Amino acid sequence: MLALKFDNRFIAELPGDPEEGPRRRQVHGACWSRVLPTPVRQPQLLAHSPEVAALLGIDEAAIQAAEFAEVFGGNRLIEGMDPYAACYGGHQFGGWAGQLGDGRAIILGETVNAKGERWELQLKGAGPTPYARRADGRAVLRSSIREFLCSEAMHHLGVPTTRALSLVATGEPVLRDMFYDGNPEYEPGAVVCRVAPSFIRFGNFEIFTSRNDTALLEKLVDFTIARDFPEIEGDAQEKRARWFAEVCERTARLIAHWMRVGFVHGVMNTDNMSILGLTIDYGPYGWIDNYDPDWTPNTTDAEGRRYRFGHQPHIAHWNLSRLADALLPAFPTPDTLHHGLDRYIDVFTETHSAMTAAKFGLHRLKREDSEWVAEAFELMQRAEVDMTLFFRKLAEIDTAAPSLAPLAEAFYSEALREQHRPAFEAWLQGYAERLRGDGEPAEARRARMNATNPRYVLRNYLAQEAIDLATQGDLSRVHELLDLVRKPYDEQPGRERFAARRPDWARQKAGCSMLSCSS
Ligand SMILES: Nc1ncnc2c1ncn2[C@@H]1O[C@H](COP(=O)(O)OP(=O)(O)OP(=O)(O)O)[C@@H](O)[C@H]1O
Ligand SMILES: [Mg+2]
Repeated sequence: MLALKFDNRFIAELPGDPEEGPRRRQVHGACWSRVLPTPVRQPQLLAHSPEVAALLGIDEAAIQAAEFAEVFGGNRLIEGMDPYAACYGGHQFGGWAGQLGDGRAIILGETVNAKGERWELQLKGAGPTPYARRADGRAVLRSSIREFLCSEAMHHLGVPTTRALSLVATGEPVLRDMFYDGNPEYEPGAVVCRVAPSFIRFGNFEIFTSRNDTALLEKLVDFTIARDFPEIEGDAQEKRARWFAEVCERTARLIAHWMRVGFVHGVMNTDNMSILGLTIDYGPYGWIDNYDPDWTPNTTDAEGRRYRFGHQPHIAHWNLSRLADALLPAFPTPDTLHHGLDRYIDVFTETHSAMTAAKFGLHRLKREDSEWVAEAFELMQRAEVDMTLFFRKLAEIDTAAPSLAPLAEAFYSEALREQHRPAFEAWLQGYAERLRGDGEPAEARRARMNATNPRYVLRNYLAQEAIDLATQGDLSRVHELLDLVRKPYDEQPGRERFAARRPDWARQKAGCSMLSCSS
């Protein structure tokens, strides 16, 4: 039997909307609206994360019981659950979008595990809420598989993220115009149960300032600090200052991790930025195959490329600046907020530099290293070299006699490889010399490199293959990938194929190179 302890502080301590239910509306003076998940025809558990279940104290027998799929498909509540949707706004693609809110996400409650840790349980795709605007509140299987697998993959890569407990098929079709070309089609629906200590986003604060509701803004700020940042000390104003700096620092570390593993979020709107510095909202995200800082996976962003890989550090700062604007009424002067934004730059620079050093097998980068580091990335881009394979294979370079051979499989085009061979070989000579100067034994260096440069990432085409099979009723690949991503830094004999560079067929295929927001 599923038994969890709940302590729903968000709704106990913050004001709610007096109206209940999903009638679409603007909600004023409230942080949340009570709304129940809409039951689905035939909830069926397709996959679950054993690590997240263990975290929550849910045992295997409870997972296999029919009740589990019913609860996490949205058909049944257990004692202590008190579902609601949160009110938030956001800046989307650079402009203020007004009220957004959890349009299809419903929080079931805050569960407290045996260790006293607090975890919010949130269903995504559980039916409409007051914030659903004109949409249906549902999610399709393909996007739910992507969210489920990638949340867990990111966690195991060491990237801060929301987690995923379960993937439940609804047995109901969902109508989506995947290519935005006026040809909508029915697709299978699903619900993912996401898990995080807090789902509060930058947009939860922005909405109140946009409505001049300073009292509620301050209430939410102090609540967030008390519940989600209990380690912060000081008087009320000191706490707020330290908290904003902490949010900036966490965001800096988050983005540095994305850059380290080659993750492109795809839709870094302020409503998709977690106050805890977690990766949140796995929509049109993608992974860098051939290194290209200008690449964005999101078809909606293809024109302006606002959310391209190389622009993410800048966008995070822009988003934090919008958060700072929103927080201004809660601070006596803007200075503290400026200080926080500076912390973002300092911490990002430091962390990114340390991670880049580790990727190249060094303890730290010296000022004079910046030139050859930049050259490596330029060469990778020009010669169309796979980022993940390049760094992984770089560990195998023999510093006494460096050659391009260990890197061969990282190249997408033989012609480009041959064209850039002389430049690469010259670069490798300099790199090997730098490593020799460091004097570290090769074994130690390799071990460090392989702990920061993943062997397996959830390449877009891998997720798409699993989706294609799942759509035909075969979940085996979803399960295999879930198992694969649990040890992304280990060689997994027999699974080399999942480390291979993107095949040619995937270069332009929907879901593999470009993704629409339709989900
Ligand atoms: N099918 C849908 N039904 C209702 N609301 C939706 C739907 N799709 C998106 N929205 C809402 O549109 C806004 C922006 O969507 P976005 O794609 O960022 O979020 P999302 O993928 O639904 O969810 P999240 O950020 O919770 O992961 C959000 O307010 C979201 O809840
Ligand atoms: Mg979102």
